[in-house]
Amino acid sequence: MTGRSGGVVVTGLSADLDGRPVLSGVGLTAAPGEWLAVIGPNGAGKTTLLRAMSGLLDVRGDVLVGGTAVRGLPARRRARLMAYAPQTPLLPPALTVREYALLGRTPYIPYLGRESRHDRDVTWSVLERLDLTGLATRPLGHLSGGERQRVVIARALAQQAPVLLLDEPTTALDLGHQQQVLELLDSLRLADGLTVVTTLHDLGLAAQYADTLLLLADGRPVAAGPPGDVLTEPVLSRHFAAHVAVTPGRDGRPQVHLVRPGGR
Ligand SMILES: Nc1ncnc2c1ncn2[C@@H]1O[C@H](COP(=O)(O)OP(=O)(O)OP(=O)(O)O)[C@@H](O)[C@H]1O
Repeated sequence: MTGRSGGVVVTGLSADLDGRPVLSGVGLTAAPGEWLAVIGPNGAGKTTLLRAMSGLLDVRGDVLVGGTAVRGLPARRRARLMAYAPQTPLLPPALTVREYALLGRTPYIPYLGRESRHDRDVTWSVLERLDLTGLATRPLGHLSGGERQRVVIARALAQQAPVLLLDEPTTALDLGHQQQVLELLDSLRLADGLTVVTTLHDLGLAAQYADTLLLLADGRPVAAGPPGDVLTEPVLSRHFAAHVAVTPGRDGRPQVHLVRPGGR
């Protein structure tokens, strides 16, 4: 998976849903090879931001990948620039794991054409890297939640776009598979310059893996920067209404702990 060129720049992104503003003036920049995590309390607009960036919502503002404006591009061209893995996609239950992951190659397959050997090879190597080859012929309806989540990520990776948007990629995964997926993303961004934008509820993982955090609250950006700048006790208690302690981890990145109110 080489030869990506990308980086994403978002400016002034605003969206209304049901006549209510859900995103207001959101901007972000992630260079090629950078990992940006979008954090924030429930309902802050994290999923909406990813959907808006991926072109699934009618929004105001600009989204550029490698300098190309993606809004308004035909879906196939957009899909070569940006891959999006939603948190809970609708999966056709009869499709096999391999068939579903191969759908990631759709932007490269000519109309009325068939997938090439290269498309099959790319898909298989992604399945291998996500430990999914043993499930290749299994229908999606027969998978566990965590297996389904990895298959959705596999489809997005098979797309080989320079920018990857992942909505809560680890929520259904056990510890080992969380680490496997996050380490794979980390190696792809370091080796190939893949730009990774994830939403992450787990602030510990966000601090460990992301270069930059963007904190949303009520659809607005309220803090952005390296984990140590964003994950501070005052910022977290204000925006998450939580009692927390933030301590430096072994690698110097912040660790966030919930503290029981009343000192129990
Ligand atoms: N289709 C929709 N129509 C109307 N309102 C919506 C729609 N989808 C989301 N919303 C609202 O937009 C706001 C932002 O939702 P969004 O799913 O982006 O939040 P989130 O930060 O991802 O939340 P969570 O952490 O709970 O997943 C919420 O108030 C939600 O109720």
